[in-house]
Amino acid sequence: MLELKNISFCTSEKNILNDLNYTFERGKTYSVLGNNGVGKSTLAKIIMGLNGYYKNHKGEIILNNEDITDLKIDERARKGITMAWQEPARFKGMSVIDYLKLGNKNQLTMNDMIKYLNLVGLNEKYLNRNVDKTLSGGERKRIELASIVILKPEIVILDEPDSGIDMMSNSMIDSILKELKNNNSTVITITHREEISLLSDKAILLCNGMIRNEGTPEYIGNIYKKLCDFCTNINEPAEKIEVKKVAN
Ligand SMILES: Nc1ncnc2c1ncn2[C@@H]1O[C@H](COP(=O)(O)OP(=O)(O)OP(=O)(O)O)[C@@H](O)[C@H]1O
Repeated sequence: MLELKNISFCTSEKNILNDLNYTFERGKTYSVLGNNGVGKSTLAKIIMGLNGYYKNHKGEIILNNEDITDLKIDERARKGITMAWQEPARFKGMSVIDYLKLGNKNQLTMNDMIKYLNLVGLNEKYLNRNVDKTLSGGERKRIELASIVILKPEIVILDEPDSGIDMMSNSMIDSILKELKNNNSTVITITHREEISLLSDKAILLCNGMIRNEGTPEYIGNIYKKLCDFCTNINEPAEKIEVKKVAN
């Protein structure tokens, strides 16, 4: 269980997150939905404990009743918090096999690796490729998603899992989420696409650094369509936005 308590983050210019409170339950899938610039990635960086974020926010982060607010990114990683970045990293000289084995050195068979590559829409020919610039961004992203499934993380944040991936269908993302859920991972998917948010158990709508609404993905998707598609208040100070206009 991951609890966010009174999380705020501001730069010298503006408040990016405003007093966020939320509890993510173990083994459930969540979507964080919101327009560009509402604070989705900032929230992810704070949960991950990135430099420049983990000491500079207000509020507490509690993982399974343990306060991890002061832990750095590597210490949080050891506790099972991980993330698939919008822009996946390159690892010069590292083969896909070695990269996938980083998550599970001892028990991972070749057949397993092929199964997880297939899950993300790649075939076994990729095993001997290197995770470097010779792979396209979309291919690296798929391989990163496969590695995360293999890792069986406690908490995983998927930042725009479909961005830059032409052929990744919603059903493929759904299969990845189901595989993570089967492993009892808590999944937080950041997206601004309603179709993607519909694949989660629960959804949160962020607006100007605040949780605007939470509920079923269908309910949140509806509000998102009504309010956010035509929003002209993006990046306005919070107090200028009337946030409670739409009823159930
Ligand atoms: N270090 C920073 N310094 C100044 N402003 C920042 C910083 N980090 C983020 N911002 C601003 O805070 C706001 C929220 O940024 P964030 O990246 O969290 O948004 P987002 O919801 O993930 O957007 P997108 O959907 O475009 O990725 C944006 O207006 C951004 O320009």
